[in-house]
Amino acid sequence: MEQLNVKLLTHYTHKMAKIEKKIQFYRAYGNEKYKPMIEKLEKKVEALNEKATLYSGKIKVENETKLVEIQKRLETETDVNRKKELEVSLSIAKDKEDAITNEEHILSLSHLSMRFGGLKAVDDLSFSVKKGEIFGLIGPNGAGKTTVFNCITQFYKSTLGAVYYTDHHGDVHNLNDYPVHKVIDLGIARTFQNVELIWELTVLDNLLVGAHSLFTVNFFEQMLHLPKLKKEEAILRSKAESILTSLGIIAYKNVIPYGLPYGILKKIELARVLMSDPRLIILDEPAAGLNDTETLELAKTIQNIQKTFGVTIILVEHDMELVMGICDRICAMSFGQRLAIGTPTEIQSNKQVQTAYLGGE
Ligand SMILES: Nc1ncnc2c1ncn2[C@@H]1O[C@H](COP(=O)(O)OP(=O)(O)OP(=O)(O)O)[C@@H](O)[C@H]1O
Repeated sequence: MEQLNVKLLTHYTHKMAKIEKKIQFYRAYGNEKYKPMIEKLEKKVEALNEKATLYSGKIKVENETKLVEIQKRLETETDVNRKKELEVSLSIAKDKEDAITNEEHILSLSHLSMRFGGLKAVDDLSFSVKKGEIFGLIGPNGAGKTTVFNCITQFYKSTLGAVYYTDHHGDVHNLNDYPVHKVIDLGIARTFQNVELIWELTVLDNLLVGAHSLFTVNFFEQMLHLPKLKKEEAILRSKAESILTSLGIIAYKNVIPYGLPYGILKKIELARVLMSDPRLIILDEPAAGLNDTETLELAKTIQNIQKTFGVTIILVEHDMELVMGICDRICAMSFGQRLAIGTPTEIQSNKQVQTAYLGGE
């Protein structure tokens, strides 16, 4: 039953996301004649949201029942290993309840573990990220940071644990229930360690390609080059221009990115990410390959993105100055486990962190 309710919630959420994209386009058309269409679609979203809320509620009740059941089983369980397993299940269910009731959080990792054969790359990791904050994940090489990102975005399916994400309607999803290509529909976008642009296309076209999932026109409408396609292209073009302007790189709009300074390429990549209207952006080593001036500039850009677009940002970074300078909170990892979590000041003064990451300085 639990799986059925989860499936129905994911189904209605996906449908809502599609219609919401359509509404955005019709609004951007700025034409009065689309007003009734927008109203009709908004009513559809409302109806779908009611269904999503209904199934969210059922999932919540099921979780509460599960909590009571596990607690009862724990009272009578005598096997030590089984008891440990039950304690983890209880804690995962409690984290789910917390994700549902605590409106402050956008993402909660609960007992996340990822094994590669005998290697525990992520080992029983739990932490929560607050809406609107810049959250840093630090740790030495091989600590498991990128694996955490891959588990959040479902590039890897974790061996154990849950990744709870609260969408803009307030519904809580375990991202493990989503295939990798549907995670973006929930408003989660990421960048990788290397800049990945299409070098033959202009900066603007790179942004438009990145936005292909936003088109509401179907394959046949695209093939026939219907006016609707042209309209949507024009809307996306103007959106891309406004993002490039706010990141201070509009001058590069018609330039082929090949050969541009790395700092500019990083900004173009961030601009492309913003095209999908993310609520949560995951940045994997954004400062890698940048010089000091470019890193400083990147720090400003990340802060600007957080403020202007009202997004939550999680980043993995080795550049401690950048991390300490822009993060609201930081989680320090070691050998796949959580070592400490807190504000930059708390992390800097944490003895274990000093020893493990900052070389005792
Ligand atoms: N696909 C994989 N198959 C096998 N082992 C892997 C895989 N991905 C990561 N690992 C291993 O998991 C551990 C954690 O790797 P991960 O890349 O997550 O660390 P990291 O903290 O991001 O390191 P870095 O700072 O160097 O990027 C490493 O020992 C790595 O070799």
